[in-house]
Amino acid sequence: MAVNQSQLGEMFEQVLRLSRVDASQSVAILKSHYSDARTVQAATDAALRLGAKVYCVELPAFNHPVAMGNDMTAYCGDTALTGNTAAQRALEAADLIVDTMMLLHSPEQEQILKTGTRILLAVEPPEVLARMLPVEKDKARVLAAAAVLEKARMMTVTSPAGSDFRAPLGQYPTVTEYGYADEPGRWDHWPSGFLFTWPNEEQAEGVLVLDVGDILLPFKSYARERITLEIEKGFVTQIHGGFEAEYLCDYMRYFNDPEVYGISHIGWGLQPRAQWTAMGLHDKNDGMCMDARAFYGNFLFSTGPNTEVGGKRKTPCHMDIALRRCSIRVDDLLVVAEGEVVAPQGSLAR
Ligand SMILES: O=c1ccc(O)c[nH]1
Ligand SMILES: [Fe+2]
Repeated sequence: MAVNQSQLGEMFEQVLRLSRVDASQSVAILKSHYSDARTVQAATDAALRLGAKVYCVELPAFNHPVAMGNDMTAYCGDTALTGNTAAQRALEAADLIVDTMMLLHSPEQEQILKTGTRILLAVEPPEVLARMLPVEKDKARVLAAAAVLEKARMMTVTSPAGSDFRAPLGQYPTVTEYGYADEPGRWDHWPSGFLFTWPNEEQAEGVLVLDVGDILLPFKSYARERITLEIEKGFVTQIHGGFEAEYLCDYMRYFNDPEVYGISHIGWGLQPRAQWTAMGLHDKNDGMCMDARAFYGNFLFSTGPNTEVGGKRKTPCHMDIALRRCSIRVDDLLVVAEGEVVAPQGSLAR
């Protein structure tokens, strides 16, 4: 199906209004040649209709010779903005940046946010944006769960497939994503609806078993066989399985950087409109597959960078891996029971 330009404009108006855009605000539309032109136009028109002062910052695309594939999460850290201080200053001048080219996991994004500028990432296909148009109930659910996670000192994850993972917490903040950037210095991503934090450095440990149907990004693949990851002192030390384990090993080894094995953000999905099946209906080049990161009741874990929360691991290889049917405990509270969200009450969508 295809969203028409008028519908996309109305949706952007709703999301920018939720992001506190009004006549007092300046809005920068950040783009590159690969940005979705419909998205750029809709964001621009909507910001103008809300009375904001709008400008565009277009950056020549950046390609690192190591990067493979078109998914913007496949190579993190250096971006088209890296080293371009003039463009960064132009962006820091805005109250809100609509990012249609992807600054996520870059130090520059953190520097911009520290000035109080808000950033809303929007790089998914308009049809995916439409299916997960943010509503205030999404924010309420995610914040209810965040109130539990930000106090927690331990996350444990188990599954019928054999996962048994423990991550001491407290060193890093909780990050929420509910689809709009409504607070000074906030980054958010439309579409989303999940939350996460990072394990204390070098303390995560145990086993994570990717079962059939679990999702590996940026491969955009559903695992067809089990892959077992052994984690010691915050790093993946062993990867066992068949072809898919070998593929994952070979891909991570390709970056020739021991930091790619570090555990990155860990959390769970709270978006009932995100679907586990959606990835199978899209091409690999259709955005970054936020359905996989946000589907209700997933355990989302990742490897690689932790610069988003001031960590020193700026490695370019970032795997986002979404597991079904896990049980997630935050301290003694069971928040997800074999893939079903059970607590806190305010986070339930059904
Ligand atoms: O929204 C996102 C997207 C990618 C990622 O790694 C984290 N959050
Ligand atoms: Fe990630």
